[in-house]
Amino acid sequence: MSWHRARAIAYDVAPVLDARPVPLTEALGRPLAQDVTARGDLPHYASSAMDGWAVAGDGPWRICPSRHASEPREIHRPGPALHPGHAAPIVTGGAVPDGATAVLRSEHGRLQPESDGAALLVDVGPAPVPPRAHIRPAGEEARAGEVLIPAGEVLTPAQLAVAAVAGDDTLTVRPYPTVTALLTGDEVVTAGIPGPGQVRDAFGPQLPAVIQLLGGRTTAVHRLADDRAAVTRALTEATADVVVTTGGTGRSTADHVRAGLIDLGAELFIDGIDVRPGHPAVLARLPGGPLVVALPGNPLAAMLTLLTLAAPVLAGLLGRSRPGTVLARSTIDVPPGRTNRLVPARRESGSDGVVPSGHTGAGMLRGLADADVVLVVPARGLIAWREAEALPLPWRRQRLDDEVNAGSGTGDDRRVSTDGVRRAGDVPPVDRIEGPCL
Ligand SMILES: Nc1nc2c(c(=O)[nH]1)N[C@H]1C(S)=C(S)[C@@H](COP(=O)(O)OP(=O)(O)OC[C@H]3O[C@@H](n4cnc5c(N)ncnc54)[C@H](O)[C@@H]3O)O[C@H]1N2
Ligand code: MOO
Repeated sequence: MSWHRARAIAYDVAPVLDARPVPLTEALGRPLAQDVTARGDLPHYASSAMDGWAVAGDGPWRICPSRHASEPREIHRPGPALHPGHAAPIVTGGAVPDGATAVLRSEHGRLQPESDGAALLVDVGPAPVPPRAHIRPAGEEARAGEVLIPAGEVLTPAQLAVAAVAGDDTLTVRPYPTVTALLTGDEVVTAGIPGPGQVRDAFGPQLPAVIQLLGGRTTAVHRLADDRAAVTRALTEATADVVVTTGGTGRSTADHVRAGLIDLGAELFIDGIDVRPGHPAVLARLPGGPLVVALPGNPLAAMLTLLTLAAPVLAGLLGRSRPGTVLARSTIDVPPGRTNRLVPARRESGSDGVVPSGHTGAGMLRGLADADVVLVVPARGLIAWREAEALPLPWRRQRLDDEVNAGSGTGDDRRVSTDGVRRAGDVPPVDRIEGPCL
């Protein structure tokens, strides 16, 4: 089966998991299953964008002490309506009282005590405060009923904040597909330097992390001996949405994954892919149970098969779109081969091309660790600088982000000029006017 066909099948056989509501804090990174809509106007009341005074009509304005919030914690609540020629202290975010026509920022106002205990507020700004100045109208961000986040979005921190501001406590999302990892191999050791005939486990340190980057959650990792009964039992007991096995896909006396699947009556959707490395891969479904992605034991073959098959399986379960490929250009010719190949490649500094990594034997991992993408090389090979298909590496996203951030460092250093802003140093704090008011 061709590599492209295998990926298409892996996506198509994965049914979208049922959506359910989860607390907002657990929704990060999950696909939203229902639109988030504004239940009311956002913001839901007109508020001040500055500390200062809400003013009605033209100044100067009279301020009555009874206008002040009696409790500091009520300072954001709306006060009584203002009549023209009156003002009331207001803080940033405070509700603008009815009748207010603008907010005069504190730097632009000067208070003069009146004999009756009130105060006269004078506009000393560079220009008279215009109507609606510094008032954030209700509904300026969204109107009631407006779609704020469409279903299907993979939720970001900023979107969670939008949902919170809209008043949502839960969001209906697809659950993370759960994954059980079954790592086979009598020769595999998990610590220290392996002896002759042993290998140090290459999957424990990376498989759950890559599965997480692909949208799944590894809920169990079991290590199995190369024993048919043990493999069959572990497959039977797995309760996750997906089982990922490593090793044992061959046909030797030590390989039991395929036989175990057949013993259990599994439906084999894929049994071998025309690609190197990774050709013995299997994709199956246990009767009434999970999908099984069987990765070859050779470490590079396994990880490239994970990207080939598990990525579309998890995308399908999550209700995400079919994972695609990206375009890349190799800076050198890749010679023809006997079959299609997956070739890790790294970006060549100073060019927008990529160069195939070294150390990409099926049992190696240095080439992948060094890579930025994986070239999908047809049997005919690649001609230098011609566009070629490539698989993105999920863990390289962060590196790209880091580079973008590093490149735009001057943005944070910008300083807003304060030249020309007149400061009224003698303005008393806005909540400190006391005395009777007629
Ligand atoms: N006669 C044939 N032999 C092989 C063929 C073939 O077509 N005909 N294909 C080769 C290819 S390609 C691959 S890939 C492997 C697939 O083998 P298995 O999936 O059965 O995997 P194992 O035999 O269990 O292991 C292969 C290799 O990987 C090492 N391994 C296994 N687990 C780990 C681990 N957790 N960490 C690090 N390394 C691991 C294992 O020690 C073996 O060296 O079959 C070829 N043979
Ligand atoms: O094709 Mo195997 O899967 O090369 O290592």
